Amino acid sequence: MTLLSVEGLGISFGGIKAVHDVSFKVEPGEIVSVIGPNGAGKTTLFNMISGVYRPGLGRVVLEGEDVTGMAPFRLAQRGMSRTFQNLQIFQNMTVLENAISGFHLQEKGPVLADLLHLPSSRRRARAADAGARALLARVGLERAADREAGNLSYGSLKRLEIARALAMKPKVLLLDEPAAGCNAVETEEIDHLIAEVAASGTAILLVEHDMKMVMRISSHIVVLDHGEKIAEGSPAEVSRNPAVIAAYLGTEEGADADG
Ligand SMILES: Nc1ncnc2c1ncn2[C@@H]1O[C@H](COP(=O)(O)OP(=O)(O)OP(=O)(O)O)[C@@H](O)[C@H]1O
Repeated sequence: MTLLSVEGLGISFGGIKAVHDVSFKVEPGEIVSVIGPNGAGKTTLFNMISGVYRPGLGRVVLEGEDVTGMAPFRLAQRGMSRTFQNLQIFQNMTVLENAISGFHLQEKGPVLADLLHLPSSRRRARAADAGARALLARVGLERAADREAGNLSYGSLKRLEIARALAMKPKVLLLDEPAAGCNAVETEEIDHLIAEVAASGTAILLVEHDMKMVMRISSHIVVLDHGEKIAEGSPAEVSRNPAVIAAYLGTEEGADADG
């Protein structure tokens, strides 16, 4: 069974088709990237897949279940987590507390138990603490556990956000521009982390402007232009596709697309 199937997704804003009839599949362990010039519809597509927008047309199917338009926290419970382009980190909390916050989506209605400090709530807290420390080790932040998140470098914040999304043990992880604002060293660290997560079996769906990173790590690339899918294939196939080259020519990203 296909892990994630995007089937004919479309949405219009004020009569303008922001995304039109986009389909593709994502299988376990794959790194699938969505690319395209500015305004191509990448973020809108991502928002439809992750339940932020309800599509006007089409379906999102996760392990055979139609999850179209399902709220993001319900999707997370079913195995689809995401990060955001603008970091969603609690700057005044510690790195560990931020990682622990990722575990709370898994819990249903434990508020009363937590208020009364019942043994079940203490057990859950211990499990979340241990799980969060393991995740921090996985993303290379174990030594920063007790630091205030606001003091981290930008690249570390990005890795913290990925750690938090991993708390839900996602089968598919959606990353919105994970390398945006990162320097070359930080981008490489995120590269390695993404490759490690994919190697563990979690599928990655990525929107990213850094074309060098996309070409390096993707198993599969979907190219959008003016809301439509104009190409799909391996990095080598996509980078020599005339329609893709034409879409990027004359844009600021054109130079990167060649590299
Ligand atoms: N909420 C909205 N209301 C109206 N128009 C929107 C909305 N969101 C996106 N659009 C329009 O839909 C089109 C696709 O935008 P989108 O942000 O998805 O592109 P993108 O490929 O992510 O661009 P970028 O690379 O600049 O982030 C654009 O024409 C944009 O102006």
